[in-house]
Amino acid sequence: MIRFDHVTKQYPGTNRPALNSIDLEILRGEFVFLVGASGSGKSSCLRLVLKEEKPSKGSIHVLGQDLGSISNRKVPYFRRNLGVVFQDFRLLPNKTVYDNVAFTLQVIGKSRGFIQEAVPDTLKMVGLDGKAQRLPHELSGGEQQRVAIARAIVNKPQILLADEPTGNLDPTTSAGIMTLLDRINAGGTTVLMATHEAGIVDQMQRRVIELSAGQIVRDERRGGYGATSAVPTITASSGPSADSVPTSRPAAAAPKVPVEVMQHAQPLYIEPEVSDEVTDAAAAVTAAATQATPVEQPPTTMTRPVLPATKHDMPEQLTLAEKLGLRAPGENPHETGEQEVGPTK
Ligand SMILES: Nc1ncnc2c1ncn2[C@@H]1O[C@H](COP(=O)(O)OP(=O)(O)OP(=O)(O)O)[C@@H](O)[C@H]1O
Repeated sequence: MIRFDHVTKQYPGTNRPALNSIDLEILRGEFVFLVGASGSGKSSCLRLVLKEEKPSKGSIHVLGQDLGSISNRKVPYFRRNLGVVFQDFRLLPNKTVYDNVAFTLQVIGKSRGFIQEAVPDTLKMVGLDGKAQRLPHELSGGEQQRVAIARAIVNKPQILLADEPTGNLDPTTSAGIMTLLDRINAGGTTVLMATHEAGIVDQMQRRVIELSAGQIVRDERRGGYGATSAVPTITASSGPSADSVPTSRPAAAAPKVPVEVMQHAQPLYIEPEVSDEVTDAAAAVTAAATQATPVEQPPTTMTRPVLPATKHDMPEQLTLAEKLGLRAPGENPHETGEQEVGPTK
């Protein structure tokens, strides 16, 4: 489903690769945590899967496609199979909850009838029934993240990428968000999540891939967080003496979600009830949105040859549709009212 073969990523102006000859295979239906100190390469890994960045060396296959052979024009079509959730939510601040979720479907040309069914159903699934007409600033952080998750799954992606999705949330809300991601995964969606949250990783006991200085140092089928929060920050610094220069990046965030909070996490999603037509419908949407598929077994061995590197090439200013990969950079927006986006708050 996701395969890295000898992937090296070195950003321009740096003297050390952010990812150094990574070999990795993630199978359909897996839930994988990417852990490691700040700067170890987690976000780079996710950006490569999204084809937001190109590897300097090596090849990446996602959903059976060699990303190197997908033209820029076809990237938006490729990304329609992927949902993405970020730490800072990235909602459109002047659009309602409904419109934020509908936006994804509008951009890819879904019919109004389809949107009118899919959006309320997905909002119900993430527990935001009744808040469709709110603006993002009228929601709590956890609710905003649920809107972002609804937006990510409304198009039924096969893969959900999450980059520190609980990073801006309190422990209880974080635990609730994890119950939602867990439920989405249980429906068959492959989830790849970068996190610094030891409590979450320790409690969920899923596959854990640990990065250190751009290399995989641990790949456990059912792992805990390990000692990564104690590992010093890694920087792909520039300049000849960069290795000895102190980093300006912050150290890895202190984990804040205790295992007890995870154990008492309240589900945020709608559980189906036999006699309730509304929740039955929600469950159907959940199943459809997450496309149940059998879970394959992950591989047990890896090899890591060393390769050098080149450049990265994405434009700095992108519209939301472009950032979500729904439209090629520079392609004409239609009537969906695109705008530049940053953190929601
Ligand atoms: N666009 C870029 N240009 C130059 N260097 C970059 C760029 N993006 C990331 N890096 C460097 O690549 C390395 C890996 O960064 P990355 O963001 O992948 O780490 P991370 O593990 O996600 O960190 P964090 O936990 O802080 O989010 C870091 O040293 C970072 O400074």
